[in-house]
Amino acid sequence: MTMQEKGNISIHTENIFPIIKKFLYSDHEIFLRELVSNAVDASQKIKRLASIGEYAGELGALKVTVSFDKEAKTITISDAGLGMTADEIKKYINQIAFSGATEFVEKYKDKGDEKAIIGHFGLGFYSAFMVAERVDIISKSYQEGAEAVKWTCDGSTEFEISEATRDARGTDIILHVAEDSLEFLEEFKLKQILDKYCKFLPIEIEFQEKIINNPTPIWTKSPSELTDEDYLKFYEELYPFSEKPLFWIHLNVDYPFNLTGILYFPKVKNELQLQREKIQLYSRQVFITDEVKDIVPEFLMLLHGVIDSPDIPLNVSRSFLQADSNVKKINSYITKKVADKLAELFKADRKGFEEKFENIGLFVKYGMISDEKFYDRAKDYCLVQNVDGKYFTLNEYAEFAQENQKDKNDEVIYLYTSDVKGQDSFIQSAKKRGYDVLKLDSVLDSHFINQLETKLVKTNLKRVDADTIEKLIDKGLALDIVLSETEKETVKKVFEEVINDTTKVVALEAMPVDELPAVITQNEFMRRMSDMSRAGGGGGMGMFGTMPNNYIVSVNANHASVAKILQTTDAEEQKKLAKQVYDLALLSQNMLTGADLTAFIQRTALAL
Ligand SMILES: Nc1ncnc2c1ncn2[C@@H]1O[C@H](COP(=O)(O)OP(=O)(O)OP(=O)(O)O)[C@@H](O)[C@H]1O
Repeated sequence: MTMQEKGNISIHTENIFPIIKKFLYSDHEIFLRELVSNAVDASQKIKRLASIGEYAGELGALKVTVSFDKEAKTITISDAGLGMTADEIKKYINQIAFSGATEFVEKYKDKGDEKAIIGHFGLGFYSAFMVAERVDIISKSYQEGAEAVKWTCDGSTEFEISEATRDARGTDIILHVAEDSLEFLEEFKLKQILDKYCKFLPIEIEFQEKIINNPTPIWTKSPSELTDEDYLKFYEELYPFSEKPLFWIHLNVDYPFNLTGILYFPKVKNELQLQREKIQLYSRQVFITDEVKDIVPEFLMLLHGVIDSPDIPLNVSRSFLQADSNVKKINSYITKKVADKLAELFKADRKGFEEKFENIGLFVKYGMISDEKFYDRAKDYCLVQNVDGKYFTLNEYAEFAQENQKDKNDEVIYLYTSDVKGQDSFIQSAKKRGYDVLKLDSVLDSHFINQLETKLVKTNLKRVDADTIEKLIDKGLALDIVLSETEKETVKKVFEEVINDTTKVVALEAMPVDELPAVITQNEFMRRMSDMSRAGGGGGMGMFGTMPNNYIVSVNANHASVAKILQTTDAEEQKKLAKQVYDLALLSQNMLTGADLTAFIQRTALAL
């Protein structure tokens, strides 16, 4: 029988090829993913048919081969899958593949957000025409007595079917690469695309005589079959040359949605490295994207690893994805899994958990700030550390602070430092009174502090340098000032003259005699406001945009230096003393700079 048939592909649009080509312009490379996945599907189908006894022949090596011929300008994808008969080609390629493409164009041609769809949409077989001016299919079905058949089409609505020769069962897709897509005829380019999309396809993929994929990545296996070694090795495979992860979670759900994967907690030392390595999203082992926003809760985007789910709609735009109920469920499943894993680690090994907290803290705090549900789960194991390196859970700390950091209004005051070295003199003052100081010095901590204050009852957080220690935790036991009102005025004036700066307000305070002669503080509330306005956040804080940092210079009225100022009537002598007191206060906080610092050093050297 000789077979030669010409026909018309029944689609409405005269020639959808140029439309689609233009549409998907920025993402042509997915043609290879689509065609290789089809080849993998065909291979798995023949395997299934054999396993259920529908196919009695030899299965043979079921690998898929990708090859190219620079001279002939062809790329060929060959499989030993179930193949197609002429009728099947007409049905599956002409009708299904092309109707899928038409539907795609109809659906998206008027929408502006093509970038959002691209890369998520499996255009299937038709995507071949993004890079090829002509496509041939040579196929031989597994069915007994099937003849090999050749289909050819130049992307117009016309196709041609004829007889062909192919000994073995399976399909070759031959792309005659278009002039504007010759870049795809380079080895490194093809290898790069295969590495990106096909690295974990379930059937071996051969390119340049090498198998380029791992058909059984560990996320497809059961956790009980796997050792720590396996997880670490897989991490290395995903992110070569990266530091070892801290721990991982193996995800595995099949109801109400299907999802497998492994999420790794990396060591996060600085924020810069954060977004370099990303979670990769797969659908049945085909790489889809590493833009997992919407699917993974934002605070978990810092994790690494893979998620594989056929239930994530990949062929839709972003706004649809956000509304999709499966995506929402997946989102909260992942959040819960992560929270549970952390709880388990905390329970099983508190010490180990503390050691890891420097790295995990970022996730935990970020999660608690951004997700109420996560806050509720994590509040039991979220740790805070004091300046001596001791860790407390939030409950432990509340209990501890309740004991002796209550002020006269029954408010519990947590003291914290954002800079252990820079605020040392304040930390020492606090410790001298037997108070504890927390170390909250990461970028997230200012938000975390706000969050804690909204959650904790009758509790305030104050930075150690926000006031003199007597006022930070005001026990209502104010020391008396030994000075008269006129004496106070005199001292205040001297200091004001010496300081001569409208952003610094002088106040005389009664402090213990062994405290510094003066301290410079910045009101907690005002500082937070100006921090927020500087960070640009805080919605509506714009009015503080130009707000300068205001400081209070608290002069210790009970200090010997104040008495000295009052003892002399020599104005120059008074100023000299006040200047020294003020410079010391600046120096204790790293605020003494420039000419003032030089003058201070020279003065002090001369006195030696
Ligand atoms: N290499 C192949 N071997 C056997 N059949 C194939 C092969 N490639 C494509 N087909 C058949 O053609 C059909 C249409 O392919 P196409 O890639 O357009 O869509 P799909 O694979 O069904 O869906 P998707 O859009 O997700 O890729 C397939 O369902 C399959 O039956």
